[in-house]
Amino acid sequence: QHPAEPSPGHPRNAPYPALEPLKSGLSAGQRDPKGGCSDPRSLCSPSCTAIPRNWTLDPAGDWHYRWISLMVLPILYNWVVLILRCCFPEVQEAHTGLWQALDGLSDALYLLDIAVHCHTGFLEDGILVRDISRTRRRYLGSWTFPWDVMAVLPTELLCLLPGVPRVPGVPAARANRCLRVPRLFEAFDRCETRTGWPNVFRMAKLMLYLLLGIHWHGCLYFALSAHLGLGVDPWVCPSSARPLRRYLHSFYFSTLVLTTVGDTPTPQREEELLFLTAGFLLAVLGFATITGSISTVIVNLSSASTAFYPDAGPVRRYLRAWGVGGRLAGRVVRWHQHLRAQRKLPAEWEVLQHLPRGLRAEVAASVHLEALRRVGLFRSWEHGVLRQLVLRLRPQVFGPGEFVCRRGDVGREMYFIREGRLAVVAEDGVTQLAVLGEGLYFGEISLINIKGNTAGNRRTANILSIGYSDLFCLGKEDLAEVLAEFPCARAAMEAKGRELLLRMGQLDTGAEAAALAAEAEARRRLQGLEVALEGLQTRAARLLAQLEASALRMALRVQRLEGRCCRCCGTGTGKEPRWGRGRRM
Ligand SMILES: Nc1ncnc2c1ncn2[C@@H]1O[C@@H]2COP(=O)(O)O[C@H]2[C@H]1O
Repeated sequence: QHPAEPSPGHPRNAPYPALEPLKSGLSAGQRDPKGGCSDPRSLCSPSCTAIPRNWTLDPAGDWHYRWISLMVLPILYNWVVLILRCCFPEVQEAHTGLWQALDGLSDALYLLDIAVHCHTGFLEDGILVRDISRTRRRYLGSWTFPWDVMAVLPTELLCLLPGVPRVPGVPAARANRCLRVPRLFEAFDRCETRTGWPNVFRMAKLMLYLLLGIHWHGCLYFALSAHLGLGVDPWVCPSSARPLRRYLHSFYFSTLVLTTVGDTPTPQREEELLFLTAGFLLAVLGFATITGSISTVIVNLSSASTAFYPDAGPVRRYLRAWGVGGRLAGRVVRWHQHLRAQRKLPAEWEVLQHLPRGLRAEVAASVHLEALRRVGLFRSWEHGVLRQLVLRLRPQVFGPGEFVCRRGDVGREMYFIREGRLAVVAEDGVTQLAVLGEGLYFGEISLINIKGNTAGNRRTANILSIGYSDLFCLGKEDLAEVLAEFPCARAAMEAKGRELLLRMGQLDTGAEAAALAAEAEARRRLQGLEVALEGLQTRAARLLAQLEASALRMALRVQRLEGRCCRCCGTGTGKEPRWGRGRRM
């Protein structure tokens, strides 16, 4: 219905300069039910030459975010300037032209925002709806639309009515422009979720609200002072010649009242008393809100750091309660300090657990892949496989002098060394057999079934952390699954384990040879069985073929006999069903 035609003088496939920046936020080549193309670079009707009518914005996209951030300016302008112009007529009169221009600009942005709202997509069953007729219908049917329209109604035209005093650009009549505040909150909310410093943003927002409150209170104080007479008593604003001075005095006075600093001149009249009392009540409310918000921010800050690093307090209290002190308690404290200082997270899967599995794998891979690649065993593994593996690994940190595993224990996990040095200690607990460093692994011998291993599933050596060791731990079942997928990794591990067992004298070569012979015998038998099965299968196929051929031959003979029988009896056409004819016979 709307053939996409290029505008005269514009190449068909060239991007339209005016729309190019909107590309990321606009719909991509969808067709609406009326047949219009929503591709931002294509034209939707012959009359539409520059901007396609059915462009849409993704509400979670960058362009929507930029737009609502821009909308903060006209909304704040109206909230700050209107009350100022109302209460300080000299400010209004001194710059009438400027105010009119800024008012016009703010109204234009308000109207544009209504258009943007109409073109903002929405999620339905998790799918972004970009159909312009639906987005428009949804906005027009929402409570926001009448509110937005009320905020942009040209109420200042009321001043043209007979009997209303003629003041150019009467600011009080534009009070409805302040109704646009929900859009301001939306922009703040979006900014808070996007920014990397949400707590700083919250504090800044709080300060803005505070300053705005003081500004409004100051303006109202000045209006009351002007009504009572400037400088008539010590409470009201002094009659200073300069408007800036008057404004600053009012702002200062309101700051004293609203921050409950006090020390304001004693009110003399009823109006002053009422105004000041209302101000103090507001201040109490505001103060409680601000204190609450700031304490929330502080709690958030501290909970952010405790969410990452374990709190040493409960462990210390536990040790104290059980009377454990001295060196052990010191080691616990030092371990916690090390985690914080080195930014090590032993419970990082808990931090990431709310993420979907795929996304968690991405995050974990981007954090740990570098370290995993340094492990010799994984060097040749594909990226995708390591990404799967990384989710099975549990980071663990061991302190100096701590045993990671002890000889004779049942092995349940193996370790990859990310950072640190560990000693393989002999049975006496002192002799160092070897020192293991970054990129090596240990603890696999008791997990994989090496033939001739006299230790079975028990640890063959003590492993002691020399300093702080940062390890990845892999459980027995996870290791079995990984090795089942990678026989070459199993072979490499077995070869290394065999060598170590041999060196430690824990390899029974006789048992190994017997196991190997038994394995070879089993393999031979298996092969024999396979060959026999193959032969049986061939014979069965041959017999089946013979059976089918003889059945066919028999059927033909029966058919022929039936034909002859019918001809002898002179009945039937020979086309009747065989069963029916047989029964008649
Ligand atoms: N001499 C050695 N050199 C290096 N690593 C060893 C040595 N002896 C034992 N290990 C490792 O220490 C681990 C102790 O637990 P496992 O027996 O499961 O697996 C063992 C090997 O991975």
